[in-house]
Amino acid sequence: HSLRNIDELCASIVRSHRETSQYRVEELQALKWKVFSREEYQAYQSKSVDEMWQHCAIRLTDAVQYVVEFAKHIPGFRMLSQNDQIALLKTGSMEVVLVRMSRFFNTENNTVFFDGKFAGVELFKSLACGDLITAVFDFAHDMCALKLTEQQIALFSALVLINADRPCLEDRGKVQRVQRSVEMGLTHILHRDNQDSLMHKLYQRMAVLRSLCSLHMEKLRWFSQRYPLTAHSLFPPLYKELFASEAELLPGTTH
Ligand SMILES: O=S(=O)(c1cccc(C(F)(F)F)c1)N1CCc2ccc(OCc3c(Cl)cncc3Cl)cc21
Repeated sequence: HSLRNIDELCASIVRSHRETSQYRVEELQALKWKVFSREEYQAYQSKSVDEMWQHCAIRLTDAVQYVVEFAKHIPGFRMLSQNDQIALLKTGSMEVVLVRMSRFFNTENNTVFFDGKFAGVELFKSLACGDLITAVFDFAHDMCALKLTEQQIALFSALVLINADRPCLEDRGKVQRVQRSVEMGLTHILHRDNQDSLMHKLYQRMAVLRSLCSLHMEKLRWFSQRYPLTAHSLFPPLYKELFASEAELLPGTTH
């Protein structure tokens, strides 16, 4: 890759990130101190488990749609086969959503943007998966500590998505080539920002993301058994396609 190509690659990934980021950081800075009242906390906490799960599943699916748009504009992603594109999104989209969530985190009062205001971890009590939520908040906090720029977040998000180690890829070699070009883009950006040391920290964060997502899948399996009706007929179809493993879908699927 000549430098020019790398610059073009970075520019298109940064542009795509900006155009598909659902909320701009400046917008949310303005909302930073718009927190939920005690009554609103109580309203969320008095929701039933399946109601709150459905509420979050809809918002997660919303956020994932923007990640799908982001992926489509990553140079090389569209050259991959449809199946490989879907395989990468199936395992990577939640991870990118969690990276993006860290942009909407207020480290001063440990709140995250949710439903138009900033919410603390206790607002999600009725999800009945405190360990997952705490881990999600801890991850967002740790990401904020790195003080990444939007450009660094854009390249990191692309690298989280284009991962040749994902399961069930048809053409691993091709994904590897795209992954390597994105890696060079991230290395280039970090070197330009004189922050080469961030690279290994970002690889450590990728390992944390994988554990967060397997915890989410574990909770989803628990939830689907406990509330089969909600999981099979009230969750957005895209959510089921991306997160429910085949086994979950079989019994409840009505053809
Ligand atoms: O709902 S969000 O606006 C949301 C926003 C902030 C914090 C949370 C939560 F919850 F992570 F603190 C939820 N949204 C957009 C980003 C996002 C990521 C995961 C998600 O849901 C996964 C999930 C979990 Cl982590 C636990 N139990 C059921 C589900 Cl489906 C939702 C979501």
